[in-house]
Amino acid sequence: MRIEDVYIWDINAKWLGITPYQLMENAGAGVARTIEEKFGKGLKIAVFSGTGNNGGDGFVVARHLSFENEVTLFLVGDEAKIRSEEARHNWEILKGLDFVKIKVLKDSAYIKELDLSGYDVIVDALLGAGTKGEPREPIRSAIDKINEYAGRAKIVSVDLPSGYPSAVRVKADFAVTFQWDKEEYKGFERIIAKIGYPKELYHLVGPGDAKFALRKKGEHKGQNGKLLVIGGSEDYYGAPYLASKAASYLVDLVYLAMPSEPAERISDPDLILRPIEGRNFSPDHVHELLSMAEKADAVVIGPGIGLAEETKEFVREFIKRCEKPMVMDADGLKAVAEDLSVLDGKTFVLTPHAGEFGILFDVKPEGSLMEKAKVVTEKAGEVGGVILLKGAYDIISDGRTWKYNRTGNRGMTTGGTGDVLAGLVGALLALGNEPLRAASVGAFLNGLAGDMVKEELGENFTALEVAKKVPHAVKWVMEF
Ligand SMILES: NC(=O)C1=CN([C@@H]2O[C@H](COP(=O)(O)OP(=O)(O)OC[C@H]3O[C@@H](n4cnc5c(N)ncnc54)[C@H](O)[C@@H]3O)[C@@H](O)[C@H]2O)[C@@H](O)CC1
Ligand SMILES: [K+]
Repeated sequence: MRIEDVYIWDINAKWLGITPYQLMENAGAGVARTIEEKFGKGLKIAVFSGTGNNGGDGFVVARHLSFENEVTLFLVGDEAKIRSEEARHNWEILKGLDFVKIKVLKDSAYIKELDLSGYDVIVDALLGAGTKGEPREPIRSAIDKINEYAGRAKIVSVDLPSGYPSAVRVKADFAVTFQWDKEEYKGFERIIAKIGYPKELYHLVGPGDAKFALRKKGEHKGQNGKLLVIGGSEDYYGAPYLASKAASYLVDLVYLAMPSEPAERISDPDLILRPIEGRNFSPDHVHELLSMAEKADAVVIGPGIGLAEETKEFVREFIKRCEKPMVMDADGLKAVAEDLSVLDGKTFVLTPHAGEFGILFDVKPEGSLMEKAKVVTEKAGEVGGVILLKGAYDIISDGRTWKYNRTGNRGMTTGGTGDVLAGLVGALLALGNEPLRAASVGAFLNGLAGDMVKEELGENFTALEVAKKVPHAVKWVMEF
């Protein structure tokens, strides 16, 4: 596990209603349990807490251990600096107890004189994952003091040895770290305590994923993504328009390439229209579209493109020769279904609903979420790209792992919401996200925008309303 994953999962856990209070309680309880399992009971224990949440975990450890041990809590720093609600809450509880001794240490000189002989266990909850740079006073003196007793008392660190990764750190016998071993934690012994994160975190897409995917990449126009949308035909112009409109809220530039006749019906200053000669796309256009794709970071191909033979040929030829990440949707998928080998070596997302999935792979994803996910994963592995299977729960896989999304509502069966989705996924690719994340977050945002529209209008709305809600959905995510 990387710290980046944990950052995402923390946000998603909050979204699932798991509170920081619960996590802190479980963290502290996990450390206390580990200590009693290893060293027994009836011990004399010193807990050193800082004023951050690592220290908050320490307050909980002290309370749990106080039941059958003799505990002294040393707060290193100013009580007024205990900021988070949950740490403060646990501090107040501790202050109300008679059987836990509390000493507040603000002065480094005083810490240097401290005598810890007689303590069997020292718990180090001074600094955790929020550490910035080398430890400063008075924490630094407390670290030195604890280290004087290395070998004499057992030293147990909460999450990580305080000071880590700097060389000035607690010489812990081991650290109790939470739920996952992190790749970044090296050079000290670790015991993992689970703190109540559910399995959903591995699979469910949430605001954490979205927040991560939507971070701005640069200050200048064009640095935050350029997308090319290829779609439309003599029969359709709405679909590529919806895809482009939705995308335009996420990226700096959207080029919309469509046949000139339907293109005449569109006037939208947010899009850069690129009319193509003729009624439909045909192989004659491949060269022109490839040079447009050169200027973009990603491509969406398929919305409203139609099923004329020459158009299907165009789609396959374009995909074969395009080196940019691509989203293939709608009629574009049907063109691809006739020759899956065009996907070889490409970076892409396919966005089929169940029917299109059947046309692509001759198998219908059926049964439970797990059963469907298994089929999607298998097929994604076979084609060597990402598949986003649209449904009440969207299922997304890159062939190795899978995700699911449950934002969205019945109102979204209205025509065009799939085009909005394709545009969002394309935009997220253009922002530089890997295809699995682009597809997952696209599904999440599309559903979230739909849920926001539903809240205002009920279940009877149109896809354009969903597209126009995208900035609100993004704002909600960024403020979550
Ligand atoms: N979901 C979560 O995020 C969970 C976090 N938990 C605990 O929360 C910890 C992270 O808490 P915080 O983000 O509050 O961070 P920390 O408790 O690691 O430290 C932050 C505090 O230390 C100070 N500080 C930072 N660098 C310093 C330095 N070099 N010298 C002196 N002081 C310094 C900061 O001003 C701040 O007051 C984790 O390590 C873990 O113990 C657990 O409660 C479990 C759940
Ligand atoms: K620590």
